[in-house]
Amino acid sequence: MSEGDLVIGVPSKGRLQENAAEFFKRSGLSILQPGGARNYRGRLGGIEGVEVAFLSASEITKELGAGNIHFGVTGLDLVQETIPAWSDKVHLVTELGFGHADVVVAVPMAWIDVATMADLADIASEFRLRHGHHLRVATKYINLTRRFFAQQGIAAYRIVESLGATEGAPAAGNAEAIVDITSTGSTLTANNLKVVGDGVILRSQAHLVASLTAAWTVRARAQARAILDRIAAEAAARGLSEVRAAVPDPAAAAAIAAALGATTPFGADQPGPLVLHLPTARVPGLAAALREQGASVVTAARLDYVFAAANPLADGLVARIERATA
Ligand SMILES: Nc1ncnc2c1ncn2[C@@H]1O[C@H](COP(=O)(O)OP(=O)(O)OP(=O)(O)O)[C@@H](O)[C@H]1O
Ligand SMILES: O=P(O)(O)OC[C@H]1O[C@H](OP(=O)(O)OP(=O)(O)O)[C@H](O)[C@@H]1O
Ligand SMILES: [Mg+2]
Repeated sequence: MSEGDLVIGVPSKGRLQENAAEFFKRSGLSILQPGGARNYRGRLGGIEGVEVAFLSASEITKELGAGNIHFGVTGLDLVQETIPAWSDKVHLVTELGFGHADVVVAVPMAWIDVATMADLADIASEFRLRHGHHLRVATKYINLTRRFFAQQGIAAYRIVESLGATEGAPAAGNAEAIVDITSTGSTLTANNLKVVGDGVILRSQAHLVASLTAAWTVRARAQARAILDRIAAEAAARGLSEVRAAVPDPAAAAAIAAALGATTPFGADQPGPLVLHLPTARVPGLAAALREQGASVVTAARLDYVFAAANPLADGLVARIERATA
């Protein structure tokens, strides 16, 4: 690495580690850890000079906010919670399709009269009178909770900061409600808690995030463009299959395919079989339609990459960097 190189933060532990490593691999970006698994600095195979910093998702978020790394993989929940004025400080380059989890308000299942945030607001407004203290909400998402409760017009509550096992707080008598992240819901259920109907604060997933305050040297921008070319190609291909069939009337078949959500990346007037792209789940339906259109064989394969002349991810990032430094 030399001065001015791009630094990318990659989760080295926790929920996002495995999927993040697999995502880079899928994007044709191998992560090299020459110092062994205990060395917290690595390189990106194929792109000269890029430095990989192995950090936890929460550290990655902090370093993005501070401008100490250029790119990082982290959860949207952490970005919105941890970085003050996050939308001015970082750019969400792309969602990554893993690490899906919701930040939710949950209350004891026994609270049968609380189904909505309005119900919770009613309880909160009378809570102190009845119990001698404000309604307590245990969470580590202090900023997200404050913002959401304010939007809901709830002011009479107190946050109890929780650093772990938040779902246990109500049973332990430390809080009445909680705000935490959930994916399968099994931790909430195991603790006899339920999500308040309209109490989903944020639907989060892992994102590739760029810092707008990092040192965006000419070299780092070129490295970002090279990385994003591969990531954009992977993102454009994600969930898509390529279907091929020889049909007597390609234009008519393409029109029917379009109604099923397929595109013709090379047009419908090329010699050879008709080539179509569409979400993998819709392949069987398209295959049936193409055989009705006279195809004797239909092949389908999942797409790894769709490279295009334009690079919207890189263009979007550069526009934000230029606005931020103008
Ligand atoms: N149950 C879950 N299902 C899916 N994604 C989750 C889940 N829990 C957390 N995540 C996502 O992974 C991110 C990191 O969570 P993880 O548990 O790895 O670290 P953490 O809870 O911040 O703890 P620490 O940093 O102490 O290891 C979360 O911010 C969220 O975006
Ligand atoms: O809806 P579920 O699938 O049950 O997942 C929810 C749990 O997952 C996370 O904890 P994690 O296991 O990451 O442990 P942590 O509290 O140490 O972060 C989160 O804080 C919840 O406790
Ligand atoms: Mg966790």
